[in-house]
Amino acid sequence: MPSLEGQPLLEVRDLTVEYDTGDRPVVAVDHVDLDVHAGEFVGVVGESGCGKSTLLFAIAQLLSSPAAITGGSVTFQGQNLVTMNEKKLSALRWRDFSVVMQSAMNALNPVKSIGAQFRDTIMAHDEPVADERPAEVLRLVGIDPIHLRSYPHQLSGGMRQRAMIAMALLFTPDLIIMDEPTSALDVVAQRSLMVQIKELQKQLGFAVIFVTHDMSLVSHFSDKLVVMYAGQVVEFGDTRAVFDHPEHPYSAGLLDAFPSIRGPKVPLTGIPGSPPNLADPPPGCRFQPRCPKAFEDCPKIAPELYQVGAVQARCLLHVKEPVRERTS
Ligand SMILES: Nc1ncnc2c1ncn2[C@@H]1O[C@H](COP(=O)(O)OP(=O)(O)OP(=O)(O)O)[C@@H](O)[C@H]1O
Repeated sequence: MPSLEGQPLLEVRDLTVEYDTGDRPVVAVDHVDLDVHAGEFVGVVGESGCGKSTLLFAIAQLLSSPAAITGGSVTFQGQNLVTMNEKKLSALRWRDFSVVMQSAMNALNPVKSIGAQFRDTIMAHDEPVADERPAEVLRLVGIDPIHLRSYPHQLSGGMRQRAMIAMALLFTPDLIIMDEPTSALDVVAQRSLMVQIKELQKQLGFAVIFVTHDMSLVSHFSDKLVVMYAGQVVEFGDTRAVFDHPEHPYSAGLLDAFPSIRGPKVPLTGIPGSPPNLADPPPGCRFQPRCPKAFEDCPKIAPELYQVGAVQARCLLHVKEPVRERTS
């Protein structure tokens, strides 16, 4: 389905996800806003446990107990997925958006051939797909279609991830959601898969939301960057702008914690301390206990996202009109 004229393909508003732990809920995604336009590659970065995977699962409506969306909306092609019933969601999944997880070994069925799994996915939809499509998508990701007869364990890790991406492309969806799809691969296989994803994206025009720990991957491949900290978006903007001039001290720390591949050798400083417990985050700005630039207001006032030049940053150093007034 084409995206509505002028509208983002995906519009996440005020999205909140809680894990019910029986005690205080863990708020893993806290009032997140995110726009993804057709054909855009959006990277999502942040330390382990900041809510990246939970956000992706919430967007795809794949959360299971004890996690639940407790507020907000996920509007995809003009329809709110949060209130959509499972039947309609199943019709959209694979056809209009697909999800590629960290480990294809877990996502693929070990007792079915790749071809049988492709057929199952096609059969689950009313949409007709040409007989040669499974072979075509395997070729697109650089796998010989002979492997339609192979079982997942007969493929290398890189090939399995490619096969998952091929499956995600069966219906040429408008959006592919990827949760660290290359993290289980060695560096060389990782690079070549990323280059291939990017080429396919240019060729077929789908949008990507891509979660990773790897700042060098996003610096090369994503158009927009979302930096998450403790369940919140703390910075958002064009990847180049964030890399050239991070406006949130956390983004700056994250960049300083990664070696530059091409730039001059500089000592890696990292970020002292560790992320907060999301069941009981610190008052005011969540990053203030670790922030080198914290001042007296930071533990008292919870910052909104503020427009700072080309980017948005959740930091009291940049207080002005918030990007969006909160509705809750
Ligand atoms: N079943 C659960 N019950 C309670 N809390 C949970 C549960 N699963 C995840 N969480 C918490 O939710 C938060 C977000 O987790 P999530 O896996 O989304 O983070 P992440 O940024 O994707 O981490 P990683 O990069 O390690 O995959 C974490 O603080 C985690 O402890």
